[in-house]
Amino acid sequence: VMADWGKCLDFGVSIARQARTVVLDAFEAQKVVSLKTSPADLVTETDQGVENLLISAIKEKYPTHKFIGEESVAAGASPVLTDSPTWIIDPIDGTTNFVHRFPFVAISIAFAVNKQTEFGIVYSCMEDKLYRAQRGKGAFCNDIPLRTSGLEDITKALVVTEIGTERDDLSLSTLTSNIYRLLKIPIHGIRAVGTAAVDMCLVASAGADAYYHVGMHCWDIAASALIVSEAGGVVHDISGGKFDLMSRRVIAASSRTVARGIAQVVEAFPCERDDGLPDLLPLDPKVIGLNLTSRCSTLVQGTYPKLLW
Ligand SMILES: O=P(O)(O)O[C@H]1[C@H](O)[C@@H](O)[C@H](O)[C@H](O)[C@@H]1O
Ligand SMILES: [Mg+2]
Ligand SMILES: [Mg+2]
Repeated sequence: VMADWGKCLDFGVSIARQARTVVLDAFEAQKVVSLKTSPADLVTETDQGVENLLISAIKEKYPTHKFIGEESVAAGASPVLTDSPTWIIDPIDGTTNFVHRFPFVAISIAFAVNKQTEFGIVYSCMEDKLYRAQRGKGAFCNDIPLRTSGLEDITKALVVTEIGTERDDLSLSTLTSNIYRLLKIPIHGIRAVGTAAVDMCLVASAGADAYYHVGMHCWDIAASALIVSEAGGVVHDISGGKFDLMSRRVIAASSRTVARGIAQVVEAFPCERDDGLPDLLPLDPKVIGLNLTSRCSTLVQGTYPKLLW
């Protein structure tokens, strides 16, 4: 029988609401900003404070549960997802927005058991929009049911993506040529809100038709990937193959057709997986009809082959 994690979800919503008050209070205040992996990868005491608030509240109620938190990982914790009940937390998604007071800042909380996401919560703090989904039970924003646009025709798509924090030539040339190739399809437009979690919730709520990105982390999208799929959307790897939460690549779309259209024109740049495994090509056996016994472990330098189906 499927365990019902509904009470756990309710607890997650209650601590997300508490954390939002901390974010709102800090939003206007003076901030101490530190750098992480690049001059564009910022962190503040509020990121760390909100993560500590969430993790300590959860530990008190569920002492056996495990955590993957963005700022805990930045401080050295290992982001390996086991079968144990695990909370995957991004305390502030959109830290650069937070620092600049660009009013799109989200708290993202996902909960996985046996490596399967059971629920996801994304609280877009300044908008006061609390998105949530429980596996098999639909997706909601402030208790209103969510459905994606269902769009099939990519030439009518409004696509969201992120610029990310990479500033090296390979990442930036791949990222900008992806934008160029998408616009040439043509599509209606491209937007970047500055928080992957909110970008994907826009797909779930039909405000956009697809999101794609290479370089974000599992904590950015674990919650919103479930929210998109529970809203009737599809979530794939950037190649069009099977989505892998730890691979740092994703396409979330209104339909498989739109996802396929994006997979055909965008390329990935190599980036280290969240779980530290050697970079694996997402060779989805059903997609390419191969009987793969061992997952390939060599990182294909440069761009990944197109997996079209
Ligand atoms: O660091 P936070 O938690 O703000 O997450 C953002 C990443 O930093 C960006 O690279 C990425 O592009 C997305 O904007 C993501 O939301
Ligand atoms: Mg984030
Ligand atoms: Mg963050």
